[in-house]
Amino acid sequence: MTATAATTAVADFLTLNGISKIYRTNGSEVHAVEHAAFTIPSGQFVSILGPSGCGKSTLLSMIGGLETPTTGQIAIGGDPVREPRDDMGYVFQDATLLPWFSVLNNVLFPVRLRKGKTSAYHDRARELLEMVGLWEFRDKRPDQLSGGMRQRVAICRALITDPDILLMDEPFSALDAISRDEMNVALASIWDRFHKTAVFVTHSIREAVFLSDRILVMSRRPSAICYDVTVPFARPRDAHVETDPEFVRMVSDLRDKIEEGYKG
Ligand SMILES: Nc1ncnc2c1ncn2[C@@H]1O[C@H](COP(=O)(O)OP(=O)(O)OP(=O)(O)O)[C@@H](O)[C@H]1O
Repeated sequence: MTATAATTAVADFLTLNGISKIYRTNGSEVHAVEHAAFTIPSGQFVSILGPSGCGKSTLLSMIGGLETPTTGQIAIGGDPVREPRDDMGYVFQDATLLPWFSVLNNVLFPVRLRKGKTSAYHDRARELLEMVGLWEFRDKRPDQLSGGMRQRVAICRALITDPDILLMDEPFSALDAISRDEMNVALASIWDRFHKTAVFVTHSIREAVFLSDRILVMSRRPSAICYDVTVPFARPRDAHVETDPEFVRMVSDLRDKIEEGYKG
């Protein structure tokens, strides 16, 4: 069974109640999300899967306070989410590093933004960069790194201020298959070390099963959560888990659920 359910976990750390989102542009409406409701305990790694355009990024943006729900409430630790919060870390598809800053200064950038003392975070930056194998690249600029290395820097940057929750929107989708597998292993070991509450949007079923404690599947628009499943594999996980017949069965089952969700 999963080793993630820490005994101190708060059962309803992140709560979504009756969430819907309608985009109104030029007189037309897009019902991006309809009636999403779920809770995530602290320390759980949750992936969101679903057909293209079903509203996964919209849901993540609302959790992150970047979009406002049309109806419903989102709360973290009981506090309503109304805007981006300091206790959240974000990783997007594009690493969006500052090109004129070194790797180390990119990782420390959120501290600067909050007018903190970067020297106080130096040891943490070192620990994070060592975990992802980039400490020796700390003085390089982003254009001297591969795409996978840039995403590793982005993950370190998201974790530098020790946020309670990590939001990731298809962070590895632009990487080649080998880099993506490496990133999955790197993220799994980071998660094993820090046990952050994580919400991860991906198109890759295999990636979701490998990384997650739990997977939510969204149906096509107007979308709701149509399937909510626990991932039963022990941690720490390595690539061998993917050959487990239960893993293969779960990937196949989720593919069926997404196809059903597609048909509506
Ligand atoms: N800012 C916006 N204004 C208007 N419509 C939007 C906006 N953002 C997203 N949409 C629409 O909302 C729907 C859901 O988009 P969203 O990006 O959340 O889906 P997704 O599941 O993340 O897609 P994909 O899997 O292709 O990345 C789509 O029809 C999209 O065109």
